[in-house]
Formats: sequence, structure tokens, C-alpha cells
Amino acid sequence: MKVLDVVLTPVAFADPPLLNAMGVHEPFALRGVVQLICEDGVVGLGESYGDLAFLEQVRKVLPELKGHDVFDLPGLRRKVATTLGEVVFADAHGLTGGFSVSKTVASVYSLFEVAALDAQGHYLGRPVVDLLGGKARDAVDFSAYLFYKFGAHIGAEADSWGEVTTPEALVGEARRMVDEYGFRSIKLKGGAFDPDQEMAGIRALAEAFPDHPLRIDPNAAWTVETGIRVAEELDGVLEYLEDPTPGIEGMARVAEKANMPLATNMCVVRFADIEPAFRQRAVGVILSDHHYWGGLRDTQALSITAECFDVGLSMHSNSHLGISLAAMVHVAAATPHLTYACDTHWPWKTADVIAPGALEFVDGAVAVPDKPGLGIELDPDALARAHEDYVRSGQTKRDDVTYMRKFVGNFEPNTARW
Ligand SMILES: O=C([O-])C(=O)C[C@H](O)[C@@H](O)C(=O)[O-]
Ligand SMILES: [Mg+2]
Repeated sequence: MKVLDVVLTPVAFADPPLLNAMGVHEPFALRGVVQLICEDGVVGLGESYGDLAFLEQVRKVLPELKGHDVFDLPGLRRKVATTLGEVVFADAHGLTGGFSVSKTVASVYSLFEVAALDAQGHYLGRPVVDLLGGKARDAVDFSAYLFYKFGAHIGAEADSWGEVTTPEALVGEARRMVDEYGFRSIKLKGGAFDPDQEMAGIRALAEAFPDHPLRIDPNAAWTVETGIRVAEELDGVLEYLEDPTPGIEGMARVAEKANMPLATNMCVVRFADIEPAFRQRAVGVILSDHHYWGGLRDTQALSITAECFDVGLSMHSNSHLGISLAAMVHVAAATPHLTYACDTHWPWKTADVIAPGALEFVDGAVAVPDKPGLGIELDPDALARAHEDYVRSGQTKRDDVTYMRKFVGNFEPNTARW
């Protein structure tokens, strides 16, 4: 089944002022939506980053795809690699680790691989999970993804979540997420405040939700010494400690002293990082993310590799829409060695580009769609609105640092700050 045309649509959707080590989320999150228009009226959908520098790489590949057979995934990867050559896409926030030629190819390929698998599924009348080997589980568990946050964007009214900077407000945020979605585990995005303040937040969550496994992720905002201190003080409280400090060597030094596993989506972000990280026993959990690990099938390869070394697998999330959630659910369902509830930013958004109803949270889990392909439908009006928002936003990249300086004039990223 050949590709006749490819449509790439940059979109934006409203995002609250969520805090992290790099600053604060801007008023809109950007994404790129791809439609592979194929023979027989089949359309395959993919979603990834919306930064202009990323979309420029994606655009280079578009003309190469016409006439490509959507069942030829190795050929698709070759076309992406050949077209991009030695180019390296680097985002402005670094929250998903370092940049490389291989990560750039993996990221661009992933967008098209998901769309090709969706198209294959439509053509065959089978869900993507079946194309990936079949269901290892019927529903995929997600964790509540808590953020400290400002109450409002610059010049805007307060959003419905309000300001969250205290343990009490954090527990309130968690309560709302758990009540609305039924999440059975909780992740706190840290790195925004002093670690003692964030530990107080974790302790308040542990008291309010004694049956919910907890994690904290400061995105490498701490020194090795602070990472070790937090690991000791939160021993028995956390199921894992995510990216306390920068780099494989630093993580290995914290891991040596920590009783809980260390998790990462920053120091192991491509297959070449696995050998040094595992040799130094730097991580006990990898957060997979098909958007930069080379698609759904490479995510499964990552899982098998982790399993061989007795390393756990969880799943990372950036701000995303329904196409990405569907892809995450299909690959998670087809990946037996997935040992933790996955991350998702889903509760933070209020709009989407897909028709509602295909992906529902019940008890914190999303049932795997059984319709063909990803099992979702693009809503053309919603896509057009999201594209208008992209144009209106004036944003061309995610830049949490610069936006934070509008709140705190002399702000510098919190990398290894404490
Ligand atoms: O687990 C992580 O590191 C992330 O989810 C990175 C994200 O970019 C998150 O920090 C965010 O959206 O601010
Ligand atoms: Mg992380």
C-alpha cells in the first residue's frame, strides 16, 4: 500500500504554567500532526514535537515518502537517515537528555513509523497492538503526573487548578487527578523548589495516599550529594527516584547509595547510552518514549534489552494529544516487560485533535482500542482550530527558560543547582 501524499500540520493547545527545573510551561504546547494519505483511501496518523527546528527536519523527508510502501519500515528508516544525514536536532530545554544524529533520526522516523503502522492497521482491519505482536495486557496503567505551578499565565486569569506551591495544594491537585482519572500511582515533577520543600510535598502525598506508589523527578536539578541525601530521607517512601542528578557517572554515584531504583529519561536516551549506564549500574528503570527511541518497535527492543539486564521499564511523557496517547497505549499493551505505570500529561490539556471517546481512563488505566490501526479518528475541525492556535501563539519552540524570566527576571535553569 503506497503513500500518495503526506500532510504535516503544526498545532498548539493551551497548557497551564507548570514548573520544572528549566522554568515554566508557556501558554501553548506545540505538536506536529502527520497524515499519511495512502492508496484505497487509507490515512495513517502520527504525532510528535512541534518545535520549528524539528518540523524543518520532518519537512525534508516528506517528498521522499511519496510512493513508499507503508509495510516497508526498514526502507522508511533508511530514507529518513539518508535524507537527514548528520543533522542534529536539539530542543531548547534538554529535559529529555542529550542530542545526537541517532536520536534525531529516531525521532523523525518515529513520527512516520506510527503513521505507517496506523495505516497498516486500517488496511488489514487490525489494531496496531496486533501488529506489534498482540496484547500482553488489556489496559495500560498511567500515573498521576503532578506539577508545582503558578496560578495563571502572564496577563491571564487563574486556571482551574490554581497556584500549587505548598504541600496542601499539592495534595489537592493529586486528589483532583485521582478522583477524575482513578490513577493508582503518583509522580511529582520536582526541580522547581528547594529539595527539602519538595520532600515535604512527597511526605504529604505519602500521608494522604498511603496506597499509591510515589516518584519524584527533579530533572537533574540536584548535586550527587543532594541526590544521596534525598534517597536516604525518602527511603521506603518512593517506588523510584527519577533523574536526581545529571549524567551517567553522577547517577551511578547516587545509585550506589540509594535503596530505591533510579529511573531516567535523561541519561539513557538512545541505544548507545545503555552499555555505559548498565555497566556502571547507574539506573534501575528506563523511561521509554517512542517519540525519541525510534518508534513503537524500537520501544519493544528497548524493553527486551532492559529485561535482559533486570532493569525495569516505565514510560516518559511530554505534553501530548490523543494520537500520541493512542500510540503509547498500543505499544505499552504489546510490551510484556513494562514494570511501572506510565507517565502522561493528559489531564493538563483541555483540547484535542481526535474525536472524543476512543481513549478513556478507568481506574487510572486506558483500555487498548480494538478498532483498526490506532483506533482513533482525526477531527478535522479540531485540527484546524489547533492549527489556528499554533499560528496565533507566535511560538516556534518550547522555551521554558525564557518564559520563566518573565516571572523571575534573573532565572537560570536549576541543573545541579541544589
Ligand atoms: O519525565 C520527564 O523528564 C518529563 O516529563 C519532561 C517533561 O518535559 C516535563 O518535565 C515537562 O513537561 O515539564
Ligand atoms: Mg523525567
